[in-house]
Amino acid sequence: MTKDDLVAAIAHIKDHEHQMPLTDIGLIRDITVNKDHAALSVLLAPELAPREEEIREQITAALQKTGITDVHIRFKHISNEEKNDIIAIKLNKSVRRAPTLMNSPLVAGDSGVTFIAIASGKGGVGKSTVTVNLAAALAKQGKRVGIIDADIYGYSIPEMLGIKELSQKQDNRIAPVESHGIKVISTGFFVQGNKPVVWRGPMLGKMLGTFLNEVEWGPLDYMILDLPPGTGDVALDVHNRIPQCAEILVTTPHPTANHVAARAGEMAVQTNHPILGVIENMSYFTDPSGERHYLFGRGGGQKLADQLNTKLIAEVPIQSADAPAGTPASSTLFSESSEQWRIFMDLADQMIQSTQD
Ligand SMILES: Nc1ncnc2c1ncn2[C@@H]1O[C@H](COP(=O)(O)OP(=O)(O)OP(=O)(O)O)[C@@H](O)[C@H]1O
Repeated sequence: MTKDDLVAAIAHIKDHEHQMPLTDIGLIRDITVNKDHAALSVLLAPELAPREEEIREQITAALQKTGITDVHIRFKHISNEEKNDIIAIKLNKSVRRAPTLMNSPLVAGDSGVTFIAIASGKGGVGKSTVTVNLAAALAKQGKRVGIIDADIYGYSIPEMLGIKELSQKQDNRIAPVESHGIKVISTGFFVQGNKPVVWRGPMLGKMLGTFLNEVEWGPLDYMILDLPPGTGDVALDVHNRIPQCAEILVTTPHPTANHVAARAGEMAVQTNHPILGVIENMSYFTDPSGERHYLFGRGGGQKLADQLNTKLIAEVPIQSADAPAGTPASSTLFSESSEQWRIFMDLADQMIQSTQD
């Protein structure tokens, strides 16, 4: 009995709404088979919840027919929103991979470029701060680094890096803007004035395609993507179109603030993207005597890491407003003498180690 045999044996158990096997739409997973033992998880959205016993009996009966004597079923209750995300990922996976993008030399498996997406559950937790400081720390260690600022709602990378100019076109190719040794392309370069942008479906898909295919990046070692918060279309697009993209989740120390972050991470898990770890930002404030104050609670980062079965890879303290700025152009890059910068240099080391393995 293999995993595929098991999936086939229970393929008749369907979701009422989609009339598709629960296994095909990602609602049955974590399947393990060992001789006559099998275990699996069933994700139950509210409309499936009343069918829990019925589903248990159907699965058990179907597996017993194939000779499995010991069936262990875990039920996990999820919201409709989570269910929709999971199904969207599962169904989009094959349809949304645009062949032209797969041909992008940057995305090709042998391009030598390591893609890292920086994600968060909600806005304002420090995702862009992590993006620029991690990129700067990698650049400091001699790596060639690009940033795609894909945060369509709150593109802030140009301002954070003190970039005033827009990208230029050369021979029909777009030139990224370089700052602090980092090559940057931002959605912010492509909007007029400060108008809020409404990017929808095809336009969104085109954005990532344009950034990957039509930008003259030159040789790169790392491409860091600043994703919009949450689990929207851009995150899905990145997951689908850059199969090798790894992910870092940024969260705050508040232990209850992680629900959406967990869903963002879950999306990576579902699409087989490695999660490099969780960064807890604004973890504590160190006063001049060296004492740490945990202003926003404690444990949120570790809790999220545990939930996603990954590691807490950094705890970044709060920088006080009167701390020396990193450069005259920007107060977002941490100064090289700061505790925060040391943490980002360690993180860059970790990234270089883990992505070289
Ligand atoms: N460790 C820190 N210490 C002090 N201020 C910080 C720290 N991290 C982030 N900030 C500040 O918090 C604000 C939000 O950070 P940032 O823009 O990086 O968050 P974000 O998650 O990218 O938000 P959005 O998704 O809305 O763009 C910024 O003003 C940033 O300078």
